[in-house]
Amino acid sequence: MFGKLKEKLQGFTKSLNKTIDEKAVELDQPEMVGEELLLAEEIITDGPEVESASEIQEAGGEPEEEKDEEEVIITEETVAIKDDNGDVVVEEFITAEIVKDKSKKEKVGFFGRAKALIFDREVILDDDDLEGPLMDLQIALLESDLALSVTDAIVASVKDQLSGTRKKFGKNTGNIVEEALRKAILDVMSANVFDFDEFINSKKGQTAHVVFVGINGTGKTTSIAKIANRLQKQGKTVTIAAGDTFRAGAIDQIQIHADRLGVKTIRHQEGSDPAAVIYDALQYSKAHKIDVLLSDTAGRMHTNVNLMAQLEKICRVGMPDLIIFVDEATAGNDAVERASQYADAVPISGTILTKLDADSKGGAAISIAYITQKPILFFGIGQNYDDLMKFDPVWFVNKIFED
Ligand SMILES: Nc1nc2c(ncn2[C@@H]2O[C@H](COP(=O)(O)OP(=O)(O)OP(=O)(O)O)[C@@H](O)[C@H]2O)c(=O)[nH]1
Repeated sequence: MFGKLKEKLQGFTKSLNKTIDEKAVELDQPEMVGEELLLAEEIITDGPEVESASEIQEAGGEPEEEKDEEEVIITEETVAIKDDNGDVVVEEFITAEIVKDKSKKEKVGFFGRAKALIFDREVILDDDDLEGPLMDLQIALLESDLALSVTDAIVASVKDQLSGTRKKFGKNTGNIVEEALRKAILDVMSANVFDFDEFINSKKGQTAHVVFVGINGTGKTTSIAKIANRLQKQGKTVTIAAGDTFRAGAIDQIQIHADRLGVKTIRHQEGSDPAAVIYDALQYSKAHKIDVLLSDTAGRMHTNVNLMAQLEKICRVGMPDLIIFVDEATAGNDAVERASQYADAVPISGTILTKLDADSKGGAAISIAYITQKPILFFGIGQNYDDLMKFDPVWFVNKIFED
């Protein structure tokens, strides 16, 4: 599942890891160690700056006199740099020249401080480091069916999180990059999230009305049957409104599902006003204290102005508690455009993405959640009634990053 997106995101984390590791190697040059130690020497000196004996000699000074005042000790120690698990990542053999100024306090704990410096050696990520990998990330996301505006938002979030990040030498960089990406995607997927079951339960004593909308053939009718099956298993009573009066055979199709599940269907003639069917179904459901009414609607292209106006009327007359947009996970960027136009026409509460069992890149789920600013509620994962999976943003993000 989501193989392509997974592969692309792994490519990005690897590429950024490489950039950071290369930077870390630069910092790990022997000259740098020497400089750091010299710096350490300066830091630990109390009082005026102390030059090493060799430096005084090179400068043509008179080390002999100084030597009475100073004692030069050459020390050697192996410093081990460990990762978070305590495993040794790098061992460095350090030769240090400690200048003891007898007139001053003895400089104790040099190696402790030197070690601290070495242990604290960090790579600080700046915008230049991130520029190339973030461009790769944007392309990877676009290739995984994410809409441009969504990729912009994710890239900006990752940049914001990583820029200025201090990466401790020896720490697994992959985690830093992956965590930033996970957070960026999780933020998108968690927008206005609500629990479908809790919402239905909260309507206790009243009929919860759910209308399903979307273009032709995306799986609205099948999803209604799956939801009916799910609600029944939770002990809820359900009715179905055969609101697709447009397509020949649609009323019978939903009736067949309803009969299989033992659910009452409210139906009118083919070609009749769908708003009237749905209104009648709502009155029936309320009168019979039915827990949930699920209303089918005809599939319509988001570009068809008249049919979209009709959908607005259905939603006005039917007074739904929830309007669920149904589309296919495999549709990619087309689904994003449709979601956007449907959300403009009617107040969508959330989305069911069907056919996730077919080859889907995963990008549509992220894009639709971002574009509509409404959660994905369920995934359709097959043609059977039980092939409906409740959406969980954390599960989704884990799935994208699992090995
Ligand atoms: N593999 C798979 N097929 C699905 C899934 N959901 C629906 N389908 C199939 O998709 C086809 C269309 O599903 P419908 O439920 O008839 O779609 P619809 O949106 O009601 O279609 P219209 O009535 O034309 O608007 C059917 O063959 C379903 O079995 C799914 O999650 N996975």
